[in-house]
Parts: sequence; structure tokens; C-alpha cells
Amino acid sequence: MLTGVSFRLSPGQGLVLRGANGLGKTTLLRTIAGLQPALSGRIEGAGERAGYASHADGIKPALTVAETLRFWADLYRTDLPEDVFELFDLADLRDRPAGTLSAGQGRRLGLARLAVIGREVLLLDEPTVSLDAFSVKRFATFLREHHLGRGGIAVIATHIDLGLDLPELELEPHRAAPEAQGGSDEAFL
Ligand SMILES: Nc1ncnc2c1ncn2[C@@H]1O[C@H](COP(=O)(O)OP(=O)(O)OP(=O)(O)O)[C@@H](O)[C@H]1O
Repeated sequence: MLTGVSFRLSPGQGLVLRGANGLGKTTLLRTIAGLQPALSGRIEGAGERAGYASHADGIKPALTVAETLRFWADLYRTDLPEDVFELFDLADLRDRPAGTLSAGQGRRLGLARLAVIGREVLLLDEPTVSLDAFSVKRFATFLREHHLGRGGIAVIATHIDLGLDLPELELEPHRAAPEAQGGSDEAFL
């Protein structure tokens, strides 16, 4: 159980959740996303504004990459961004059935959903699993330039360094507190 977790993020700010396996990062993200209730406390401003990316990519094997992205755009009633194929290195794969993608390619497609759904608050659970170093960099660029840079918010559980220089919240058993060292104060009010 996590207690004492408190943070507030403004437009353009991101936060990295750190902590050993089983400490509750997924639980916290799912709770913020509204997928499970908090035992106590308050979550404001996520709800309909939030998009949650879990370990699963939510891909339908029979749809092609392009059809998958179109499906998500229709589902969320957004316009499919022109640059999404390039952003996630999917241009050469656009007509491939999603079921034939490699793990990393499937992950890139799953993450591309985040560029399609138009949600201001992204809740990301180990988003870089299966990605090679090049794809990690591309994803970090997407987060920095296309999401945070345009006023989006992100909470990211990750064990790797995304190179985004974001404040970190180190989760501890039964207690959580922001890192004491400089640079992170403004993310916590
Ligand atoms: N459905 C469930 N029923 C019972 N216990 C659960 C359930 N889901 C998670 N837990 C437990 O809650 C705790 C927190 O799990 P959670 O998945 O949030 O951890 P995590 O920090 O995301 O871990 P990891 O780094 O391994 O992904 C763990 O002890 C886990 O076993």
C-alpha cells in the first residue's frame, strides 16, 4: 500500500515514478487513470483528460498498422496526425497486420496511440519495454517536443533514464516523498 503520495503537475510538466518492483507504480497510475479506486485521498484533473498506457499495447492482430491508428483516431474522435507514422518509425510498416509485428514494433504502434488520442495527461507504465535504444530516443523526443512542449503533462513509471531531465518521485514502502535534491520543487506543491 502506498500512503502519503502527493504531487501536483502544471501544463508542460512531467514526473518520473521510481521504486522497486511491486511498490505500487502501476497501482498509482491506474488509480490516477480512474481504473481503480483510491482507498483514500483525492485525484483532480485527470479523468477524461488522461490517457493511460499499460504494459499491453491493445493491438488487434488483424488490423494493419494504418488501420489501427485510424481506429484509435475514430474511437477518440480525433484527427490522425500526419506525422504519427514518422514519429514512431512506422511508415514502412503501415500496411503490415499488427499481429505480425515484432515486440518492439508493436510497442511503437501501441505508443503511437498516445499521439492520436489527444489526451493532455499521459500516464505511462514502463513505456519503453521492448524498445531499442533508437526507439527510446524517438519516444523521448515525442514526449519532450510533442507532448510536454505543447503543454501536456506526463507521469511515467520507468526503470530507465529517458534523458528528459524530469523530476523524480521515489516511492518507498508505506511512504513516498519527492527527491530532496534541487530542481524538483516546482512539481510538488
Ligand atoms: N490484482 C491484484 N491483487 C492483489 N495484489 C495486487 C494486484 N495487483 C497488484 N497487486 C500487488 O500490489 C503491489 C503493487 O503492485 P504494482 O503492480 O502497482 O507494482 P509496481 O511498482 O508497478 O511494480 P513493477 O515495477 O514490478 O511493475 C504488489 O505487491 C502487487 O503484488
